[in-house]
Amino acid sequence: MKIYSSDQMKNIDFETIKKYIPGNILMEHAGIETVRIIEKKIQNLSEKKVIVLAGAGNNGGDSFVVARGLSSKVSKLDIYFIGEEEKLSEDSRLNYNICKKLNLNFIKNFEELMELNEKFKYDIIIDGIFGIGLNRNVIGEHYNLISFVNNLKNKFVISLDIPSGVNSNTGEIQKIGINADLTIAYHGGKLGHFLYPGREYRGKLSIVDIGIPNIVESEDDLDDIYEIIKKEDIKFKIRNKNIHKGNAGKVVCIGGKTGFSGAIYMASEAALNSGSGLVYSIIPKGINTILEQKSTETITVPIGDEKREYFRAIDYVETINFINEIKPDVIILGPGIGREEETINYILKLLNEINDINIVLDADGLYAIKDDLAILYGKNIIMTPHMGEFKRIIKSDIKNKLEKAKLFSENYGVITVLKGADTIISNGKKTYINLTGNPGMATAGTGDVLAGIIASFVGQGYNRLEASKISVFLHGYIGDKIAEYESEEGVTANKIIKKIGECIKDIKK
Ligand SMILES: NC(=O)C1=CN([C@@H]2O[C@H](COP(=O)(O)OP(=O)(O)OC[C@H]3O[C@@H](n4cnc5c(N)ncnc54)[C@H](OP(=O)(O)O)[C@@H]3O)[C@@H](O)[C@H]2O)[C@@H](O)CC1
Ligand SMILES: Nc1ncnc2c1ncn2[C@@H]1O[C@H](COP(=O)(O)OP(=O)(O)O)[C@@H](O)[C@H]1O
Ligand SMILES: [K+]
Repeated sequence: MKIYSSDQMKNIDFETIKKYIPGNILMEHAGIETVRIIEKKIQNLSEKKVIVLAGAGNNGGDSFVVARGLSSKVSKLDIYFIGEEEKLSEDSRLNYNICKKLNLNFIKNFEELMELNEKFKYDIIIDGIFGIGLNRNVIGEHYNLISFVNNLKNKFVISLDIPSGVNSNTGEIQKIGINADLTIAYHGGKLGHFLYPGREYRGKLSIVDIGIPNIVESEDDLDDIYEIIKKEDIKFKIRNKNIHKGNAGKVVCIGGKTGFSGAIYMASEAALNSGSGLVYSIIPKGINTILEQKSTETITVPIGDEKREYFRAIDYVETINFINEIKPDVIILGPGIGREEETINYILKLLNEINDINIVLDADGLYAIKDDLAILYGKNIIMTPHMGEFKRIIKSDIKNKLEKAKLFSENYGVITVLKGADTIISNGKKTYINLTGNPGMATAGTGDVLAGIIASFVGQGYNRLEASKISVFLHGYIGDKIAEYESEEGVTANKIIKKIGECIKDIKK
């Protein structure tokens, strides 16, 4: 489902107003649709005491429409306008004046607001302080107002478009944000509704149509596309009846060192359980015995001598020979591989040699390239960093992580799967935010499993972006199923592997 950056949304509003529908009509739609949702969602509305908080921008304008629409439907309604009358936009001023003409009660100042609340105890707060026009940190009287709202007891907070203080582009909190129970968003979801921490602030999300004609979006050649992944967007290919294991997806996993055999084992098992025909694990020979005992269907390919505990630079020759011989569709490089100097050289040498095979670069494979990013150019790479790994690669903080993941993908021609509670998948043009998964997945090995699933789908012929999207959704979906059957605490990487098949079936339904 398509969602929008604040610039895109501003542009859509702008084009609509310029060519088709005056801003005050859009504002009317936004406000009236909001009232309709409130009537539907709030029981005993006629008994409620409502305070409408209106800012100086058009978000405040929407809230004046809401105030007017709700005033006769509730037991008490007051408006607190935080801003200067002279600065109101034309559309907001129109609705401000209507509220004045209707004699709705405007509270004079913050002190009066606190007094009235002491007396009446507002039970519904309408937050129209800031919308997508928030452009700096919230301080002073605005800060105090938001803090006041967040500290109220027994209230239901309804944010218009986005909770005030949440950056609609990044989901970041600009010093303070309204903790909403319900957010009613106009025209479409914004990035800040789905990226943490904004996702936690917005409560339930209702998206309403405010009458923006379809033609505006089709005219608008949006360069960047943002989507959240929905179950119905996941389309599994039908496996060819005539398929055999040699053409059902050949995956090579390269990784492991003494003490870290689990990572390569799990990546390989995940690939196998996601439908791959053949899965090979290339490992340092020192861990072969352990892996052979664990693995049955995957084929282990030990490199070096019995004492080899980790890969050495020289091992790349044997590795490349094997790769050339079996011609895999995809290689996973990195799970459990470690950070020995020799191993880093091994990884860099391999990457230099492999140009036309799909690669999922994971875990310490990402550590190895952190100072050699140019090695990524011209290859078919999916990178799967978590936030810490990504920070190390981009050598900066991860403020505005979606934009950074997108830019990185564009600059280096890779697909980035930036893992976290709100995993971001981007090829630089198209960017997805995943909504499945739960805190139970913050447990060892789940990342290795994801790498295995992604590689498996790439090997089965899905394009790299599609494979990443499907895999991230599926991986989180499985985590959610386990959390539902058992508990979040019960989620483990091995359980995820065991449920891949069942959950693919579920999603196909
Ligand atoms: N006609 C349309 O386009 C439609 C728009 N719609 C609605 O409009 C919303 C967008 O409206 P918007 O663009 O006016 O911005 P909005 O979010 O109200 O905030 C801007 C105001 O806040 C101020 N301000 C910002 N940050 C601040 C801070 N930290 N601390 C203090 N002040 C701060 C800023 O002040 P300034 O920067 O000028 O000093 C300005 O006064 C959108 O979310 C939707 O609800 C719908 O009705 C559909 C039609
Ligand atoms: N709070 C969370 N909500 C949803 N998914 C999460 C959460 N925490 C972690 N995950 C997922 O779990 C996986 C963890 O991967 P990673 O950090 O590489 O772990 P490991 O290195 O232990 O395998 C990622 O796919 C991530 O998206
Ligand atoms: K708001």
